[in-house]
Amino acid sequence: MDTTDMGEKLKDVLVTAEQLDQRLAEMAEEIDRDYAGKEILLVGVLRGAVMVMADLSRKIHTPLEMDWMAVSSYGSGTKSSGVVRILKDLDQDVSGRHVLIVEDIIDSGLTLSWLRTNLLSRGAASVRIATALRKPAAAKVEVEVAYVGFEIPNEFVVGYGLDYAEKYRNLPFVGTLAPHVYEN
Ligand SMILES: O=P(O)(O)OC[C@H]1O[C@H](OP(=O)(O)OP(=O)(O)O)[C@H](O)[C@@H]1O
Ligand SMILES: Nc1nc2[nH]cnc2c(=O)[nH]1
Ligand SMILES: [Mg+2]
Repeated sequence: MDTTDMGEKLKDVLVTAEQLDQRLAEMAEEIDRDYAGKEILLVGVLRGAVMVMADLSRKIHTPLEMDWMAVSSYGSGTKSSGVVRILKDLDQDVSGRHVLIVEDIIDSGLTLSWLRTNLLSRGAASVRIATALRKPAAAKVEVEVAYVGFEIPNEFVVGYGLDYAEKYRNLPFVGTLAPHVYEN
């Protein structure tokens, strides 16, 4: 799919599929170096992280297992409510595990700050974060993020797992929506 499939709904392409692929390969190399001799429990945050999880995990050579959590702090709007709800919990016990949380985006940081504390309180040996995208301008909470794909401006983005009202998650690139799509 390319931008023309989105017609006038898309404003700009911020990160291309090729850039994502290349940067995730670099992140995987760093992860392999940092976790040498350990086993990783990758925790994907549904639903946005599905694409990053699938692509990043295939580039990591360190032994790993995958689990998933679903949390929600946004509903169907474009602003974080600040209230994080667990919609689906992990299937695995994280105690003593080296957890690497995989995210598509860190915006306010509220979701990850909450999740990190939550997993540490369950006895994880370590909890680190890998995210494809980060919006630094929007940081309301200080969260330490070990692996960041791309720093992006403070605009609402879609694609590569990120939705607007559940659409556009399947775009292979990250783009911004035209304002008329969500300002009504
Ligand atoms: O840093 P924050 O401001 O907390 O925002 C980041 C979170 O928001 C989005 O998920 P969302 O809750 O929209 O659910 P989804 O992954 O199912 O789309 C995104 O996938 C991150 O998980
Ligand atoms: N789709 C989407 N979800 C988000 N959640 C937090 N920030 C964003 C964003 O820019 N786009
Ligand atoms: Mg999400």
